[in-house]
Amino acid sequence: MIELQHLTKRYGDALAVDDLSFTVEPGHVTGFLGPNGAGKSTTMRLILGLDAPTSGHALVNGHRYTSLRKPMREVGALLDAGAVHGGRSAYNHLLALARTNDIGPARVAEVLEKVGLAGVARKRLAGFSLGMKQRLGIAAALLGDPGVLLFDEPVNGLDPDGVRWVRDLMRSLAAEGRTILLSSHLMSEMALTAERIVIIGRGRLIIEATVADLTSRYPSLEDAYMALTADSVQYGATR
Ligand SMILES: Nc1ncnc2c1ncn2[C@@H]1O[C@H](COP(=O)(O)OP(=O)(O)OP(=O)(O)O)[C@@H](O)[C@H]1O
Repeated sequence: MIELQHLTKRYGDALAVDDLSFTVEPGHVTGFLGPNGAGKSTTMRLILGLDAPTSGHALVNGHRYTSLRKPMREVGALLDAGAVHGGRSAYNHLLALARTNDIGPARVAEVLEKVGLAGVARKRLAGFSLGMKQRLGIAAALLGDPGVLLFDEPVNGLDPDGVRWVRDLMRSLAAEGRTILLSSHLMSEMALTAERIVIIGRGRLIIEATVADLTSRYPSLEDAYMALTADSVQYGATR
């Protein structure tokens, strides 16, 4: 479970996350939505201890990330698929991560198989496409077999086959009783993947609801999103 309690992050004069409180329950995929700059990635970084909150807390299974003894066994995350060393192979990249958490090489081989990269495990990451890097990032998140998983836009760069694969994977991970927080800007895909939705805008909570609730009140999840975030879009395009 993930619990946010009055989570706030200020960068200078800018409030990236503003008094945000919500809970992400196990057993569901929870979609995390909001316009560009709403604070989704910052919230995920705060949950993962990659940045410190200005005030408030983010708890994973009742503990702050920084107090987890074996963090990769409790929470896994894909934040930025491009943040890898191009000279390393996929296998060595995962093996280095595994070693820091007492995870053996057999698990590395297992997750490479699970994400469909076993055949290119020894190839240098510099030659990987964005979609292959997304798969590698998902493999890294799964390494410690954690009960809590965060994915920031995991379908970016994936082909239709990959998009469907991510959808099925997210749903099966949730069905195993894991807590899944998934951000994406693709509303139609989110409607097929998530059961619950959290929408934020300008760092603040707009709504926490089930997809079923939103689609019973609006023609589609996209219509619900558009209506609910109309006042929160910071970088609107001219039509
Ligand atoms: N390290 C930082 N220093 C200063 N400002 C930051 C920093 N990180 C994020 N911000 C600001 O915080 C706000 C929230 O950004 P964030 O990346 O969390 O939004 P997001 O919802 O993930 O956006 P997107 O959908 O575009 O990825 C933005 O205004 C951003 O410019």
